[in-house]
Amino acid sequence: MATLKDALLTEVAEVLPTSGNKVTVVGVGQVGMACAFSILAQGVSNEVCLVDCMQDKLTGEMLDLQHGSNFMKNPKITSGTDYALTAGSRLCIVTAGARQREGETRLDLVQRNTDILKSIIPKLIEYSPDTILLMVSNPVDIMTYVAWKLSGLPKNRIIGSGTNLDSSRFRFLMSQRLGVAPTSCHGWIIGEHGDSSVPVWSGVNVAGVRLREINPAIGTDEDPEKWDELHKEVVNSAYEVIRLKGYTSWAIGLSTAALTSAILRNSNNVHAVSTSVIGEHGIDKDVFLSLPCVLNSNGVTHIVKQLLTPTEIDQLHKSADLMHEVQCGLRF
Ligand SMILES: NC(=O)C1=CN([C@@H]2O[C@H](COP(=O)(O)OP(=O)(O)OC[C@H]3O[C@@H](n4cnc5c(N)ncnc54)[C@H](O)[C@@H]3O)[C@@H](O)[C@H]2O)C=CC1
Ligand SMILES: CC(=O)C(=O)O
Repeated sequence: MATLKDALLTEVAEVLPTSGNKVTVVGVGQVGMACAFSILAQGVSNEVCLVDCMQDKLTGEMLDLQHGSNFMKNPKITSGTDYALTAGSRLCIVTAGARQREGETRLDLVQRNTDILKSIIPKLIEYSPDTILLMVSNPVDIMTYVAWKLSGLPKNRIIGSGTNLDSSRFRFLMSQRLGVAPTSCHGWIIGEHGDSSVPVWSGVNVAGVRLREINPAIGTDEDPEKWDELHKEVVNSAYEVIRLKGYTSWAIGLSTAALTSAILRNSNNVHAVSTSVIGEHGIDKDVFLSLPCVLNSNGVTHIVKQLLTPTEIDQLHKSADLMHEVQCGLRF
């Protein structure tokens, strides 16, 4: 017997099973859901697959998002604990794992989250061998290195969310001081997403006017206007938000959506993301750190060769040494 649907619709061709822009988000905690929500609400992708080890939470989050479909672009949202569901993902975003408690640094999470990645990364690659991996779990630079080792993917397809977030925090603080929109405040934080991050004061500018040419002491202890406090505030941002609300989520969700957009839309936008930096700025260690990178559908295709000062290079090397030291102590 013909159904109401048959009576209503004449089939002309079969519906394709995927949009070609499928994004998997592993970990549906505060960060994973902020990423999924930002991606869906901005229409960056309309096909999102959620994976976690907690079935009820997964179903609850999926239903809650699906109930908002009318206000989005008819998304296809799936969820489950079985990685077969992730098959054919163009991008897999990994946010699963432990987060810092008050008083902990990102580096304190390293072995716990390495152990968790061992159960996640090989399965993602099994079902989506052509995927790009975008790591968010902390400490993100080391988790990006671990994911590279566990996945066997070429380095261009392993990306850490890195200091895209720190740079956004910096531009926000700069905008507050200058009364200029954050998108018109050009400042880059590179190196570790964490306590040893490096502010590139030599390049900070508005409309091409380098602030160091107006104030040669900017970013140093000698600066009477104490602009270096902006970077200190960037480093302290996560600690402060975690003290106040227990976790950070919205800004990393938006940052991840911007990176996802650059990848899915093949946009060649430049973002500070964690990438393999051996050979850059004289770094001789096999570590991942953030530098400004050209992002597109092939992942990271170019690294921008910033004209860093000797002080900035020295700070970057300190980040690299720290990452290398932590990596040497890892069991995986
Ligand atoms: N890179 C960055 O800029 C940022 C990174 N983070 C990091 O993101 C991570 C997640 O943070 P939150 O979402 O706040 O934590 P959360 O505790 O709210 O969520 C973590 C989720 O991971 C899931 N999970 C744990 N083990 C799993 C496994 N083996 N397989 C699948 N799912 C698993 C948990 O069930 C939970 O749903 C943390 O490592 C945190 O430090 C947080 C903010 C910014
Ligand atoms: C937690 C963290 O890494 C951040 O919000 O920067």
